[in-house]
Amino acid sequence: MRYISTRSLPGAAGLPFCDILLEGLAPDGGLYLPESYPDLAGRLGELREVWQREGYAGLGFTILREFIDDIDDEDLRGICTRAWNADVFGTPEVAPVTELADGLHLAHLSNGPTAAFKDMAMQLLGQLFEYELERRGRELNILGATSGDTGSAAEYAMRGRNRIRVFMLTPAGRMTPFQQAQMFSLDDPAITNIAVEGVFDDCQDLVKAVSNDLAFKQRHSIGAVNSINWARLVAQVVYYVAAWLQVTSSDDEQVSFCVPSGNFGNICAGHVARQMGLPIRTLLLATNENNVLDEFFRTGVYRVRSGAETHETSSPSMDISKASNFERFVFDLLGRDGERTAELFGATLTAQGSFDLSDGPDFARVREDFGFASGSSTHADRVATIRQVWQDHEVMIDPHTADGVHVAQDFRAREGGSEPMVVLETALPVKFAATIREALDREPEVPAAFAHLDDLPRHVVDLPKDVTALKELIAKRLDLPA
Ligand SMILES: Cc1ncc(COP(=O)(O)O)c(C=O)c1O
Ligand SMILES: N[C@@H](CCOP(=O)(O)O)C(=O)O
Repeated sequence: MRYISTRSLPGAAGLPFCDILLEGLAPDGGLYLPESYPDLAGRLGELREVWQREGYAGLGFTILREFIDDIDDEDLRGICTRAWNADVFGTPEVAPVTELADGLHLAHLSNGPTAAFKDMAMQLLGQLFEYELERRGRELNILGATSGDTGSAAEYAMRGRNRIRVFMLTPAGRMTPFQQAQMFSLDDPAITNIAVEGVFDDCQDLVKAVSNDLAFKQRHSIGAVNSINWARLVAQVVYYVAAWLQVTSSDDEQVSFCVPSGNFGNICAGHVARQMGLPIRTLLLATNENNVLDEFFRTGVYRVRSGAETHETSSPSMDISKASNFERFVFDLLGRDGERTAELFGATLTAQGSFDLSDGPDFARVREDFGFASGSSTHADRVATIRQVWQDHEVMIDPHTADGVHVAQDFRAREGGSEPMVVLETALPVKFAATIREALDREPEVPAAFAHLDDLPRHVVDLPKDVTALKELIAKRLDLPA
């Protein structure tokens, strides 16, 4: 399998998986995707047998080997087994699915080391990076941006690994006290937490600006752990298949997924799974008040928002107004036209801050051919949903998962549909205690591993929203010239 950029010209030569793993963002500013999607449609029975016989890691290996042909099978199987097991994720299923009521299910993706779905992919990335860096005798300095969960998942997955350092940008003051404590309490010379004056999108813009300086990137061995890195997405494809297998008993059964969305990484993995032939009926995207993506799926207009227009909400990890991975979907939607994608996400967005696909034939295909629908929630919706799910089912969900449950219930009430609807749980309530208190008048359970976080000293550096200052900081820490 070879990989091309969403901004590449026809006939561009593809790169192997391990090259793009270390590269992160493509040199032309685009995002990598496989030249074509492998076809799983005729192999669902085989996947069901693998799931029953070998569990999550075996299923993961079977899917990943379709995308990765530059790691040999035995090594790749070992990587999957070390990443996805009951010791790391707490249950033999790794990502179990439970039914809330009447065909509405929750996929539990947050039982990993940092209590968010990011662990599902990040644990694999830690293994892949270490393997490939060892093989090449190289080092990698990961530069990432987080709105609260990617950062800690990356740091917990990378710490203690040879040849890897992490520089993680956070939007100053915008993460919950728990999210801050979880990241900033890490005391490790290989980890630098950086609080940027701005919102998540500013942090992500800085990451892209540094990555687009190809000389700096090469000189400082800069890599990526955000979902701009294809490896994050391919890892997430696995739990769509695992969830589908858990709620179906035959290969022709369709399932819909509702996905709380911000940077469009999680649902983009669902799109890839659907393109591979997994019987997904609807991919239902849920946003909070930062509803850029919901607006696109309702109207065909993609209009990014400034930091000042980005609301600070009670599902803060989704306070994102420029969704990186959306470019991957648009590339597919436009028939993989790299030139047009480059123009839309380059010149057009820079000049106008928006683009409009509502007029052409492409937008109609969003629902009909690609299965997308969307909705959004308000703070009041999330609080009411957390309360309702607790009262009706004695299940405590976090505000992001509540975004998903709210949108899923609303969609089912409006459109019906007899297929199971799986809402992807994206974090545990412990990360968002204030909203849980407001909804339920009680504290979320604090897993033992996090009991003393608050008492630990914090390690974080303040930085203005300035790419030169960031490059200087990285160079200084690495003891290299900027
Ligand atoms: C808890 C939580 N829910 C949902 C999301 C949205 O996921 P994505 O950015 O992949 O769309 C994120 C991060 O973005 C998150 O941390
Ligand atoms: N919600 C994320 C931000 C998006 O990050 P990505 O790594 O999934 O692109 C976070 O919690 O940091």
